[in-house]
Amino acid sequence: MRLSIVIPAYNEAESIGETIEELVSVLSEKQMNYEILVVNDNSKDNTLEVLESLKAKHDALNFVTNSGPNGFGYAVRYGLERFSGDCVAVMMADLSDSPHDLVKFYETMMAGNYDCVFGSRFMKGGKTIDYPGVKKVINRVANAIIRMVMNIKYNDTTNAFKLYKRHTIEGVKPFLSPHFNLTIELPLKAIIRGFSFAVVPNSWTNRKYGESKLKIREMGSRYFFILMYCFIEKYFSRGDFEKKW
Ligand SMILES: Nc1nc2c(ncn2[C@@H]2O[C@H](COP(=O)(O)OP(=O)(O)O[C@H]3O[C@H](CO)[C@@H](O)[C@H](O)[C@@H]3O)[C@@H](O)[C@H]2O)c(=O)[nH]1
Repeated sequence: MRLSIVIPAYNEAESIGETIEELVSVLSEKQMNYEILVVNDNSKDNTLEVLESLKAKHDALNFVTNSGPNGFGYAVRYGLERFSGDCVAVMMADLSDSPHDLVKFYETMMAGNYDCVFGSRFMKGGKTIDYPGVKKVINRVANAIIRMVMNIKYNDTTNAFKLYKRHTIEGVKPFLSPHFNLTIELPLKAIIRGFSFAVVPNSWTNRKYGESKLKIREMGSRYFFILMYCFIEKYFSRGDFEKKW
């Protein structure tokens, strides 16, 4: 199965080079069939120049500048509308997600023929490195609320780094979230629409360079909106979790 990796990037000149080099090295060593699609939103730093020099070295790399509205969700959606693989992972440009975990996701998907593979930083074997305290607490609380509202056991919906088969991405459309809330929309819809998934431990490392673009206030209203949408959809599916679309 061909693997696509969609990477949203905004002002990541300091991290994107290392991110791509690490990814290419691990996936090539495993002799995987893959493409990397970086969606850049008119970054104000040298992200574009770094991408151009990386492209000269790596055929598997493609990048686009998202001409539509800007933001994390729009960038990821842009990539999810255009990837060419049989399965697709969403990964960050700031070295927070490990390419070795991606290989583990892929091998788990192959072994069990799952529709999706989700990582968890908070299960046995998972870990976070240098996670800012406040953010970690907010993440744990947000995940606990999501678990309670949706009545699911999976405890790391708020991490975007996950792997989906193409038909799963088709099955969770239309996308509703414009920003970081897309992170929870994809797995929650996949779960309530009956797609199979495996959960494996993964690591997450806080960025070494630059700063996070996710504002805490965003975790409120936008995440609440999509959580309520998913709750209502689940309620009207009468709990049978049958695929409706
Ligand atoms: N194209 C584009 N990319 C963006 C934008 N905003 C952020 N990104 C990219 O999205 C990735 C994550 O952005 P950060 O700003 O670093 O977010 P974070 O706080 O580290 O990550 C949080 O959100 C992630 C996504 O939901 C989570 O995966 C992570 O666990 C954490 O909650 C990075 O690759 C960053 O360049 C944007 O407006 N446009």
